[in-house]
Amino acid sequence: MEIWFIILISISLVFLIKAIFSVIELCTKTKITNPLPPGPIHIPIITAMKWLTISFTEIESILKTLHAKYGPMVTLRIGSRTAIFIADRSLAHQALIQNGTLFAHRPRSLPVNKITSSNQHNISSASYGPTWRVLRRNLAAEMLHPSRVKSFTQTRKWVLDALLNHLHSDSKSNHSVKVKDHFQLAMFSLLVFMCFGQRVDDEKLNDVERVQYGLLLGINKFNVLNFWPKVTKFLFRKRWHEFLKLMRDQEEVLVPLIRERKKAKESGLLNYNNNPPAYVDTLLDLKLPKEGQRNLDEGEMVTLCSEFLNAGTDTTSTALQWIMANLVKYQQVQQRLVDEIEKIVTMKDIDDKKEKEVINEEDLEKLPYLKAVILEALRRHPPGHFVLPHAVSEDVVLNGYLVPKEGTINFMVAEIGWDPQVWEDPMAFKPERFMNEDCSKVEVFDITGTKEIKMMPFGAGRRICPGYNLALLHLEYFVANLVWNFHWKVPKGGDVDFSEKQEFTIVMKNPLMAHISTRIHH
Ligand code: HEM
Repeated sequence: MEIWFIILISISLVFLIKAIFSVIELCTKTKITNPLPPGPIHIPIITAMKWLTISFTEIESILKTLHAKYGPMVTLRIGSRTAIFIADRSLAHQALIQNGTLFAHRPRSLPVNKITSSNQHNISSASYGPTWRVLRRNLAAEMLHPSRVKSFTQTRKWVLDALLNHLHSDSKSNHSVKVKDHFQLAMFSLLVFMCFGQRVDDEKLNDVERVQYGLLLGINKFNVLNFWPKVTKFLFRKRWHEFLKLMRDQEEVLVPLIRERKKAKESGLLNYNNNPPAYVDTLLDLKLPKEGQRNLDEGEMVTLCSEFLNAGTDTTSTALQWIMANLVKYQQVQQRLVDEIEKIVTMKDIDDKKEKEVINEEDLEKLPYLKAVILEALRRHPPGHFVLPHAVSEDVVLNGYLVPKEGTINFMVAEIGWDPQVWEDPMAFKPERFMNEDCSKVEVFDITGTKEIKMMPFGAGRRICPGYNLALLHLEYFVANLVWNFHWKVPKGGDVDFSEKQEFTIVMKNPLMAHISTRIHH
């Protein structure tokens, strides 16, 4: 009896000690006493509202001063949230690559974003977990896999021909051409085809562009509705109704396109021998593992199609405009690109005249200077100056400071790409910096920043842009053909203005106006 009593006591003691140790471990784990990164004084409501009502461009320029004063990590209280800003490439690497899983979360959506993202049911806003994984894997495997990307070659050729024709006819009637609208239309027709599997007529295309841009351009304006929604919905009710109308318009334009495709799929009319599957086809088949294997509802499909269109059009057409602006300004760069293309393009006979073929996608591999031009433009003019806000799964310490679970972490893409410690004369446009010494090939440059982050126009780590290869292909293909077909010059009496303005992306404040003439090849 005694011996059993001793055994029982010993076992209980072991459990008790274990329990005490785990409580101590939990306390030391969760109780982080490090301070938040420094920042300006916070006056409740007043400073929170101030940051909410100014644009990210303004915040960015204020942050430059704050970083000079406080160091590479700065805290601001924006609205009801603690927002940490990181302007240092090594800290970005430490967070996004070395501690990738911890920093791969997204913050809980604020009221406006909750509506636009169907309660975080899209890739960019879903928290790091099973729903995000299934949505991201679907996009990566079904639309962005190299074999699938290749199956849209004909679509790209058709979009390129239309773009060249539009530019040609515009340049006939105007001395200088505003290229922005042409680039946007081209990227929209390409992505709308990839999304809905059909060439929609111009009227429908304009409708899609209108509803998508309406919401994108409203991002700043509707931000204020995220703070104290019950009050701001009343104070800014005109804005609130405008937002709801834009959401309704979007549904009215996108839902019929989704339904059309669904009907065709159900009646077996889709023929994947001629055309590859569209993004919406893959969404119709998708099941959500954490939600009882249910299918996506229509609202969620609208959200995901809208994300696909926004992510793939505005970013790329903005980058295209910055690239062409640099080629207009720096004629020697444009000429060098043309010389490089001349060496690899084959001739064909048309009506006894020798004409050059268009540059096709296989040719792009043989154009290292073209790649350098594109990398340099993405470094110097990244379409997004911040990655999307990240969040951590638990309170963590970075660089001696607390990063709280309930806050957001923002990485400053432009600042990182302009770091004078890495890039000599960082604000100059010098594609050669990406070439080897004899300028015969691009130095191996890892845009994903896995080993070291030197620039991060597509982000880094688990949340890196899944479309970066597609974006690079689009940029290379269009830039090569645009300079091959036309000579791009500054219009008489004009100049290229590199001032920036924040829309959804950081665009040219004064859109590029170019004099375009047909290029004569000898
Ligand atoms: C020049 C063009 C592009 C640029 C500069 C760009 C840049 C970025 C950046 C900076 C992020 C945020 C990364 C982060 O939060 O850490 C992102 C995310 C994303 N991008 Fe892109 N992107 C481009 C084109 C595309 C294309 C063509 C697609 C697809 C069709 C795409 C789809 C996405 C998606 C779905 C996300 C969210 C990823 C996630 O949260 O897991 N992007 N992109």
